[in-house]
Amino acid sequence: LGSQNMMSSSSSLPVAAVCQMTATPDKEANFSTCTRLVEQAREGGACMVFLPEGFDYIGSNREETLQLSESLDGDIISRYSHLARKLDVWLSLGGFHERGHDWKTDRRIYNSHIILNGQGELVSVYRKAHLFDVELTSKGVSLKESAFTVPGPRLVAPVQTPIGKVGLGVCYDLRFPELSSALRRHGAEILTYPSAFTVATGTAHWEVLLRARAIETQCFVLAAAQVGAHHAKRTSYGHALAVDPWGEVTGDCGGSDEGLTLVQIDLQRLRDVRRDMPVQQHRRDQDFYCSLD
Ligand SMILES: O=C(O)CNC(=O)[C@H](CS)NC(=O)CCC(=O)C(=O)O
Repeated sequence: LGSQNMMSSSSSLPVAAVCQMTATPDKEANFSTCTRLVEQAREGGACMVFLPEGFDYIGSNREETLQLSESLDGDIISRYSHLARKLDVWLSLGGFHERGHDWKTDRRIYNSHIILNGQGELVSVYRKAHLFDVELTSKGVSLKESAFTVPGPRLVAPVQTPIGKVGLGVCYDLRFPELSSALRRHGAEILTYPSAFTVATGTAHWEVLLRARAIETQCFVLAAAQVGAHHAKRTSYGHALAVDPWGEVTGDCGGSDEGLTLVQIDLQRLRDVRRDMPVQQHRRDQDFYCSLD
């Protein structure tokens, strides 16, 4: 019995770090910021660190955003690969501006979420499926992501990591429960939505959506975030969040500063939640939602 207690003691649970930063068009400065966050997370015992969408940069116009983009075998990912290897830490690099496959002819990028393992190897790439083409005139929000980005072609299988099976999304994707439920069906235990939410939509929707995704799928939800002013024309909401499979917020980085929140990933808790309320077994994908009388 004594050893059982030891086994279940919280100190043996894997720890993730969910980060928040203010990226600018200055890639060097952003890399320094992220390096500090990853080091700090490692000192806090994290074995996997989550960085937000636009961790590489947030451009101040379409041309700059395109100009600064790189491919997966470029300098930026190579540097993060060295960092992961040096610190022996897994990295979720959300929202990398990746030059598309037809870059030379169409000058378009993907919004890519990359997973590096503790050896610095690239183990998965998910390309954002839903693009943020939104005009909220009364709220001063106008962004047309499809003007420079091509949508990703397919769903990517959840990745086995030291904290559990991680299902990949990016930012605006979190508004689509079809994606999270598909990831859940394919075995996800943790959903990730690295983000750069606008202040107007973040205030209204951010926490509710993240908690809803956690409650529906009975997954942990980890959402790294951009916060504050990136340049004269763009500010992000912040509140990088960790939510547990019951929907409780277990970490929140607030709405003003860079930083991180450490979260223990207790997969036994996830199994308990799923056992006590087996919504996945109660789902009626086969016989009910697909056709009307
Ligand atoms: O543009 C870049 O460099 C990085 N990409 C982004 O910041 C993306 C596309 S513009 N932002 C969002 O999806 C915000 C979603 C949002 O705010 C909501 O769903 O309410």
